[in-house]
Amino acid sequence: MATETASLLPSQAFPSPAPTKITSIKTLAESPGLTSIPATHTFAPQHLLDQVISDQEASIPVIDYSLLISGTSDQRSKIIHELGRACQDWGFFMVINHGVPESLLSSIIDGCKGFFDLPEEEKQEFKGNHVLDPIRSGTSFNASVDKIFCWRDFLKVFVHPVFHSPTKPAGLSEISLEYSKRVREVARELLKGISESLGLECNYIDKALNLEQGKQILIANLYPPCPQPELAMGIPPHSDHGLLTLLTQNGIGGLQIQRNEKWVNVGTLPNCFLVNTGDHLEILSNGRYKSVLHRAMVNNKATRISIAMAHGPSLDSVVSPAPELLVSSEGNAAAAFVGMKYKDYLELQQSNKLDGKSCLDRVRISAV
Ligand SMILES: O=C(O)CCC(=O)C(=O)O
Ligand SMILES: [Fe+2]
Repeated sequence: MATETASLLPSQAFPSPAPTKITSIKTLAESPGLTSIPATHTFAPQHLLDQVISDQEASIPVIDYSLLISGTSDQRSKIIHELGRACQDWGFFMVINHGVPESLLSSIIDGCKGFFDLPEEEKQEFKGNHVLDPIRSGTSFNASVDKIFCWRDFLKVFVHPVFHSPTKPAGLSEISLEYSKRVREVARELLKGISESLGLECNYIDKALNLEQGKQILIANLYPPCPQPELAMGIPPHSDHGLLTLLTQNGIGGLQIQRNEKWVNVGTLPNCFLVNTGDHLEILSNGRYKSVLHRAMVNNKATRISIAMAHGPSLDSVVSPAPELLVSSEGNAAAAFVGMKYKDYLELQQSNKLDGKSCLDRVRISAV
């Protein structure tokens, strides 16, 4: 009767005989009578390990995009200064008055929900085989290497410079095309302001990293209700590979960012973008603007959907610290990163399990 004690473990309470065959967390979460999560999805209890504070206490920076685009020159300078401070002190900010219609934000969330609601066999058509395939869907982050699976299903689509989209559900492709275009414009304008905040010419990043051909990836995340949210993880701590990620969500919170060794709960202001700086901004700025660690937590009540739009250099850009930032009045600073082609970086990051900033550490030149 060797299984007698084991039958008390959460893994044994799992109703399906083969947890490794899970193709979607949605199906698992919807299995009747699910009261505990399988061992395959069990992380250490985060609520005991980490200190979490709420955004009210933390006062996350808010950037008024309309002032960047059509403010007076004084207002624009002030916003650029605020952008710089937000990148330097937080690596994270909320963007309001961005001009993307609220109806488009809800349409893209509904469209992606429609994708997750497709029958499993239909989603499988868009599974993809390689991490650089333009359309991929699945569960966890990278189920072939993850040791513990995330409480998450995803759809990842390359939407620029060549636009791709799953052919189902009807209407998703049109909405995604429009959404991608509008969000890309906002990201490029923010990157102009960020260039200036670094003391560089406004188009510096746009030109140096060939953003006309920049890689833009739509990442839709589905986090269904979880019976033991304190033991599960939507996405474990990581930084994003690109320059800037613009996130929108369906009104259900779950994103946390790391600041001063604590986790800050990010709330859910309607009609705003949550923006975080990525590894390639850290590389380009030679460490002045660090990519921010973040993670997604889950809850036991409501399904959360988030749409992250990642904006990176063109795939063939070799990114290294801007030479202009290595010269200062105090003399020359050493480059903190070796150059790497963005395509190689992306492949490396997506092929491994998510592990904090371990990918960035591979191009970091450690001080001797
Ligand atoms: O769902 C979220 O809030 C975060 C998603 C995320 O970090 C990502 O897709 O890279
Ligand atoms: Fe992320």
